[in-house]
Amino acid sequence: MHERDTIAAIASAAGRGGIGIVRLSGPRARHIAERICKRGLRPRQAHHVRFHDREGAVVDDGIALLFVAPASYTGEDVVELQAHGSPVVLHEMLEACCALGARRARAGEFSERAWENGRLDLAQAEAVADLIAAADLRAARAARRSLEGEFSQRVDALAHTLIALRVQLEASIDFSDEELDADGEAALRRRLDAARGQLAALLAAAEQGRRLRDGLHAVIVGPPNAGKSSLLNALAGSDRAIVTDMPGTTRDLLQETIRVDGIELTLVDTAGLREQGDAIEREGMRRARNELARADAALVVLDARDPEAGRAAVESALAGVPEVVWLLNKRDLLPSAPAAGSEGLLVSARTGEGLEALHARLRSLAGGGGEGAFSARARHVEALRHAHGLLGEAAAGFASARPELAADSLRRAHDALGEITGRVLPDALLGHIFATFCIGK
Ligand SMILES: Nc1nc2c(c(=O)[nH]1)N(C=O)[C@@H](CNc1ccc(C(=O)N[C@@H](CCC(=O)O)C(=O)O)cc1)CN2
Ligand SMILES: Nc1nc2c(ncn2[C@@H]2O[C@H](COP(=O)(O)OP(=O)(O)OP(=O)(O)O)[C@@H](O)[C@H]2O)c(=O)[nH]1
Ligand SMILES: [Mg+2]
Repeated sequence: MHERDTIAAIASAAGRGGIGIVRLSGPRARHIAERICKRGLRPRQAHHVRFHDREGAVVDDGIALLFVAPASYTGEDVVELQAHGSPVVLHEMLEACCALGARRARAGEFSERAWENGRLDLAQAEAVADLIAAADLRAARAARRSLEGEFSQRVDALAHTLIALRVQLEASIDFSDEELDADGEAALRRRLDAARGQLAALLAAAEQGRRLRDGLHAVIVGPPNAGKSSLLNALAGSDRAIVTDMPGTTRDLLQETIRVDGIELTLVDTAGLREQGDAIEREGMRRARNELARADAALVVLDARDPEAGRAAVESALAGVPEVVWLLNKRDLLPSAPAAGSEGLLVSARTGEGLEALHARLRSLAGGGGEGAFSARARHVEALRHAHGLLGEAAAGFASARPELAADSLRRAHDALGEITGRVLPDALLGHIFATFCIGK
């Protein structure tokens, strides 16, 4: 039988540190470590040892820790050699491991092995990387929850529900001479609807988790001269964008990242949308529309004095944008309190009036107060959305008395959920996911 190779890497961060760790995983990990330490290691016992280089000279002293398969992070034999955090020492120890038969680990390979050995599912492994990458405590907590399996468990529970539904449906197909009675049919439909509802809720939660990880991508749009660039400047707190009283000032996209309560918010200022315009402006509008297509939210800026002006040109570009915030800008130019019923937040990019309310709105869009949120990635959201669409198809198939279509949609929805946890997996996905991890993770 083919034996797996043994991998080694410096698991601590690059650079000098108090302590640095060389980690080994695989069938030869123990043997290699015992050669480097020149002594035997007992499982799960911290040994104070001397580490030896390729020539057999002492390079450092430190702690050696052996975990015997399967009770380790990777599920294989794992050894940690904890030395002083000197890059020179750690590199020499890594060389010694390789001279003794280990191979340098690729990025994410320890976690990949943990996944292969069933120690973590894919969403959990991704959460490990997200925890390490977390920019603030909230993102770290969300990643923790996914790492604990909160997200995976909800996905798995839904996947089980779908299997149960499919079994019921298939049974009704196999015994089609004994038509499902009306009660049975109503019960099945209820369960299908309930599953769709659960999936929609999970999708919303995952979307929030995704924003927590990736930040919110908000695009500022509106007719020329409404004050879009002024709003960007006001939110960013700097004169980032050129502002003039000439319509058509902004042509290119201008991006600025701000943080609202620890959440990263990417704001993109765009060219004013209108029917006419020169070639440059038209190109600017094309870019604005492209940007909207991948936005989480649109901030629509209208002139409060004449909100209807240019509204139609903007509205036509908003199709498919998940969240739209309507803003009535230049509130300071309104003679008095505006007529009630005007839709949208009244703000003034000039005086800053109303921006607090806008902040609050952005906070809630970005998943603010999102306690209970878990981290999720775009690929998870896509898989959930796909599964949700398929459940819609299943319901339609069921409604049109075509249970075999419904059963097939259920099977595909189940597979889409399986891609999240890695229980069902297109090959190309794996390498892609783990390649973005740190070395030694
Ligand atoms: N020194 C050290 N710290 C670390 C890690 C590590 O590998 N080494 N981790 C790595 O990323 C994280 C913790 N995750 C870990 C997960 C599982 C096991 C482990 O050995 N599990 C075995 C034994 C459990 C036990 O005896 O309690 C098991 O689950 O069977 C170790 C660390 C963060 N801190
Ligand atoms: N009084 C007042 N003037 C504003 C306000 N916001 C913007 N303006 C003015 O409106 C004019 C247009 O502002 P911009 O921010 O350049 O507008 P824009 O929407 O980016 O315009 P384009 O880039 O041409 O599409 C400038 O003269 C600003 O000073 C506001 O809240 N109050
Ligand atoms: Mg502008």
